[in-house]
Amino acid sequence: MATASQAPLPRVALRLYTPAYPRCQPGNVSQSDPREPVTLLLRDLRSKPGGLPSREAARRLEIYGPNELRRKQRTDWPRQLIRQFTHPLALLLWLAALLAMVSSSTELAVAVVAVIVLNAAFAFTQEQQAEKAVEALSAYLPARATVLRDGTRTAVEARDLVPGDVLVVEEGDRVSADARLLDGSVEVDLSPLTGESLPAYRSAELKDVTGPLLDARDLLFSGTNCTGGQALAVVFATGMHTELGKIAALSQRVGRDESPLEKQVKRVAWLIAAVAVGVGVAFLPLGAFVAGLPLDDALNFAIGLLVANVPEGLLPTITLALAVGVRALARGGAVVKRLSAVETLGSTTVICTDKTGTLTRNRMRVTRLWTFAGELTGEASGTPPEPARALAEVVSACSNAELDPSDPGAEGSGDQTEIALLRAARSLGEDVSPERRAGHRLRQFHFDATLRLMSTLDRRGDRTVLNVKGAPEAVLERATTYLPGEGGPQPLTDTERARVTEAIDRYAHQGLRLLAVATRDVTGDAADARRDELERDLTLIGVAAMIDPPRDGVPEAVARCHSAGIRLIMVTGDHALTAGEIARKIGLARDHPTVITGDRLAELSERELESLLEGKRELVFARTSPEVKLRIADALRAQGNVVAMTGDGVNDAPALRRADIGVAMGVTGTDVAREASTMVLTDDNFSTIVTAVEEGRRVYDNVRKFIVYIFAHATPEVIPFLLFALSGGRIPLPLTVLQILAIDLGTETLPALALGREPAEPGVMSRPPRRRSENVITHAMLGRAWGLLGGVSAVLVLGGFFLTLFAGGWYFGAPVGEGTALHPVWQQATTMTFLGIVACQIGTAFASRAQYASLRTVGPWSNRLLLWGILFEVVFSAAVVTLPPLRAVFGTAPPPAEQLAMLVVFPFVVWGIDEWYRWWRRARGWGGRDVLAPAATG
Ligand SMILES: Nc1ncnc2c1ncn2[C@@H]1O[C@H](COP(=O)(O)OP(=O)(O)OP(=O)(O)O)[C@@H](O)[C@H]1O
Repeated sequence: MATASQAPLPRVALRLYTPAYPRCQPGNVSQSDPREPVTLLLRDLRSKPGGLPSREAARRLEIYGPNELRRKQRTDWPRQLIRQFTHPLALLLWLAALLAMVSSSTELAVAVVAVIVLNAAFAFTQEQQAEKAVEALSAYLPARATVLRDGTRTAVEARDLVPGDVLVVEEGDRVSADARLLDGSVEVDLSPLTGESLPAYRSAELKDVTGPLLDARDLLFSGTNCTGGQALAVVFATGMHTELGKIAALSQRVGRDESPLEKQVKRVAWLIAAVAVGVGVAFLPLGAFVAGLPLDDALNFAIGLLVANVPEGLLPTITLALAVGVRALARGGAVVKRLSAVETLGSTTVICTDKTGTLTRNRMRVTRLWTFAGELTGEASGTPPEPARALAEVVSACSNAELDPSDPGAEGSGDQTEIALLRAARSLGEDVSPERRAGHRLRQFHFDATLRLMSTLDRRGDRTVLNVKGAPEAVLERATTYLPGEGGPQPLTDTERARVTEAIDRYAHQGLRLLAVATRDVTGDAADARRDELERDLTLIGVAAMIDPPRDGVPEAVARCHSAGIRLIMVTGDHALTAGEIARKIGLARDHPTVITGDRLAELSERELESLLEGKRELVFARTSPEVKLRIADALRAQGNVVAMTGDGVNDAPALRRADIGVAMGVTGTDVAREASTMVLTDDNFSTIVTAVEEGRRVYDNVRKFIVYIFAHATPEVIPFLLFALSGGRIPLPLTVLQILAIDLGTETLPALALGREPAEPGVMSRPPRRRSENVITHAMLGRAWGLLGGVSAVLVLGGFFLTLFAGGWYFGAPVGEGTALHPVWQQATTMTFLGIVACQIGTAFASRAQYASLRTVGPWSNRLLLWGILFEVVFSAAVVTLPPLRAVFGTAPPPAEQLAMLVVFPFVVWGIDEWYRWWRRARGWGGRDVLAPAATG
């Protein structure tokens, strides 16, 4: 059986469209039977092998609507909202409300229900926002398709496909509509539709008029991927009329899975909830028996403690922070498909990158043409010597790229290497028009990244010629003769081989990309001959050398990787010397790259490969086939690395899936690679990967920052209760339950959210990557939040409380209950505690903005949102203390002015001590590491 890659090229692709065109009538096109004879089908679809005129396509788009899967109207928001009221932590709070009711404290019960409602509303909005942010991503990655419109190949968005369009399907394309093959054959991966993992062969030659539609061997279906070959197919169904639409099995939605970070935080939230319940339950006997509180009151305080410490808002805030990170990444050119990718990016330890187009510009220009008659500078003009003319003829025939005949300066379409070669051929006077090429072509063998060859079988007068281009070694090893300056082919002796090899090495040393060109006269019937039977006994004509300089910004991005402790590995199909030179130019391996060729790699055992990859050495793998990437990804991951791997071809898909972060090229990459990847670069630029890693680190850092912030106030809230209980009630309660709730819900929330939007901390790319196993909450963080920030706050807050009490005439053990003389003083003192905690929160917020750096380098005012959050916090607490209705609810009374003035100092003390702590850590070289969690990387 013929394979797709050996199939003849569909010739109709290049036949020009003839205008006499029947207009489609609404309604009748989509009813055509895809299995009727092609001529009938085309007639029913009112189409032609040359495709539709663009005006007609636009008209049909109006009639049939966009080629999209309409997602079911989202009616699941009520369910999502209900979930906010019924998740386990919310249920815990419901239980607390119920207990409050039972203990006949309606006020508290109402307050707890308010907490639940507010939290649910908050979490719901955050999740909606997160979902929207992630959904908006699909706009960054419009699916594309190539069609024949007005007789020429045109790239369109897949949503613009209409019945009657003629699709050009090539290796790596995703099929975006249901279509009947007109010409050519392809291998398709039907697994997205049928689950069948083996590629299926589909050909215009194979007719199946019975059996299930999905099995028909001349039909292609939306949602499947072409893994080989090339074909033309006429679209007979789009959008919801496709088989995929009918099954509605796939949606284009970006995945929403629970990330490891979210899982970790969930676990921590549960742990803290358990502690909160424990503290609450422990308080009951302490309050009732040790402090002598009435049981109802003790129960109320226990409930207050529980409600205050259950971190119910933590998870949605983290989800939102990740989603906002995803949106920021997309704007920067890196579209990720999973929220979890953001945190994985942050811990990337190795980036394995392609060269062409990622590190280099992929804007190639032929600078040298070497033949046995001498050397020409690229795009030279005038009458060329015979071998150069022959070279131009071969590269013109053996190509699928197109130049714009009307505009010599235009970019051209197709593979950049081929565009560069066509330009060079055109400047030598060669006719490079696709029509001429199509008129001569008999067969095509696609560029094979493993063979590193492409060839076409063409008619030249009454001769049949195989035109070959490919990597010099691949061509040279198949060549037996060469074309001298004059006359016919001569045997390729060692002397001639040495001549050409010397030229190749010289060019490669200059970082030039090289292709050798050869031909062969084929006699006899070549229609069914195998590729390897044809690609031998070649006549070597010469070598084309082209320049593809590094992209702007790449050397800087490489330097950033170095300072961030991220190792780089170049994996390229290019020549070892070329790759080595480009590596040197961009500063990889600090200008001394170790280059390993694919042949050498093939000889290495797994053990040897692992020892090669051990350590931090930066490497260049040259002349590799895509399969090698999988081996490298596996070996690196086995060593505990977090691997980002780039790729663009169909064969790269397994490695992209295996890597922690598969990175596909959005511009030059195939749909298959884009689908297999976790992240798609909309600009194909290596620097964007590094920026994405930085963004990943920033988001992860921010999650840690707000965790520190919201954990810190637990100490000044809990210690007063302990004092009260341990003193047997002789020290009055420094804070009421409702005041605690005012802090947790009123003052804390907005600044916490704002910390999720913190810009990257200076030095975020100067520290080594986080360990894969490192927990989001480390001991050092807890020490800082509960011990340092919380401890200092507790001391200050209690200081304020006692000062107000003593100033008002209180003495140890003096009663402060309602009706006593000291009751107003106690109210002032609890208000002092409340305001003291708020003041300390302000200091904590500024301190939490940096994990390692000083606030000065972060920029004290650089997070506007935080400033607004703090303003809200201040206004809200002022209202609680001054507005009579709120005073009545929260039991507050404004303390005297001189005591209030003291509060101004609190934020500075809290922030100042933390600032000193960070300085102390930096001074000890712990700038990028948690003190208690030193990581070993690489
Ligand atoms: N269209 C083509 N036709 C024939 N030979 C080609 C073509 N494109 C590339 N080659 C040859 O094959 C070699 C390997 O190309 P391949 O596309 O596998 O890797 P690359 O583009 O050089 O690098 P990278 O893997 O970094 O993208 C090239 O150096 C070139 O000699």
